[in-house]
Amino acid sequence: MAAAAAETASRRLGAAVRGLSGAWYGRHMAAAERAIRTRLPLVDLVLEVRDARVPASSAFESLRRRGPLEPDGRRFVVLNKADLADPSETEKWTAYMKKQRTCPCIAVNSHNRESIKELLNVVRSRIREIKHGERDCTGTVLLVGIPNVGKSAIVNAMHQIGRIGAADKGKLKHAIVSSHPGETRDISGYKVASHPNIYVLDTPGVLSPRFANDDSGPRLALTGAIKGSLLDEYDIAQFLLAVVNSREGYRSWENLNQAGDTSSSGNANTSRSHSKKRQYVSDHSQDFIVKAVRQVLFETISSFKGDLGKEDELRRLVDRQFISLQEAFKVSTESSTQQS
Ligand SMILES: Nc1nc2c(ncn2[C@@H]2O[C@H](COP(=O)(O)OP(=O)(O)OP(=O)(O)O)[C@@H](O)[C@H]2O)c(=O)[nH]1
Repeated sequence: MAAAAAETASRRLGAAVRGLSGAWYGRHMAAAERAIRTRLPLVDLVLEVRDARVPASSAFESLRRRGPLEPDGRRFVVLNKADLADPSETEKWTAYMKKQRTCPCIAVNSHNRESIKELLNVVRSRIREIKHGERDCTGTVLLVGIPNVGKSAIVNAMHQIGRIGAADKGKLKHAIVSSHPGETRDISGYKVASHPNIYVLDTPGVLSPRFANDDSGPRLALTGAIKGSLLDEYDIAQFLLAVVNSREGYRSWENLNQAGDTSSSGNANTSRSHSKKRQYVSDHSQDFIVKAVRQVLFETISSFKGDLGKEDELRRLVDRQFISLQEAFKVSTESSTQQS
């Protein structure tokens, strides 16, 4: 219950985040949107790729606001980057989509071979259904989504895994995969299967000029769909802290102190964190900055006595965390004074 109240408070704090101007929607996105729209009626299947960490905020709203996205309900939602998302949340999302009967949904990790094989199987069987079991037909799939959700990574993996014979002959193509949004500028086709022949069209990421929710902006900036520099970085950090403070995950950061560090661990409940100790041994993100940030956050949250379900209390904790982080990293407080 407390966590749910805190989540609501963090959402309200997110709603206060300013600076959502639509600056990411340029001429190239408008052109890509038009090009995608003209192809929609021509393809057999549409795979809408979303980021499994933010399935609602990463929905492909751009085309839906101008009419139905999929030809005759032939749409699949692919929740990519499932390796970075909370597995229980991903499970809830896939179950929710199934229950809504809006469209089928599959969670994948494009860096994982088995996961892509599963996606290929789903696509193959759906194309066979659409083509009434014809073996030598050709099926086309349009891969759409907002920027940086992993469309090109998915198409590369499907192309490589589905075309092992071509790989031997050095005939494979490569879509550009980048951690920066907006790298894909053109629509390109990749063969991913034979009997039936299936071609997947990779498309540029398109993001609506307006967000569906107030907190979509910071969520998309934090997951890399829009450049952080397009929003106010202070606002994004504020939103992230509100989310962290609203969840239980911080408790496991107490272990960081037992892994050879000298700072005190605070007074939080330790029962869950002990069981997660092993996880940190293989956590590649644990450079010293991440570790130091986690220590500061653990200490500030676990020593905070206020009610995190209340927006003003949550804000008080966030302000305190900014000061603690500035102290820990010996950052001048001048810039934050100018913000307020
Ligand atoms: N951890 C993880 N990273 C992924 C996954 N899929 C893609 N990525 C990473 O996400 C970033 C974006 O991937 P792209 O394939 O370029 O994304 P895109 O949707 O084609 O991007 P645009 O060109 O902006 O439309 C890259 O750094 C990928 O390595 C995944 O399943 N898991």
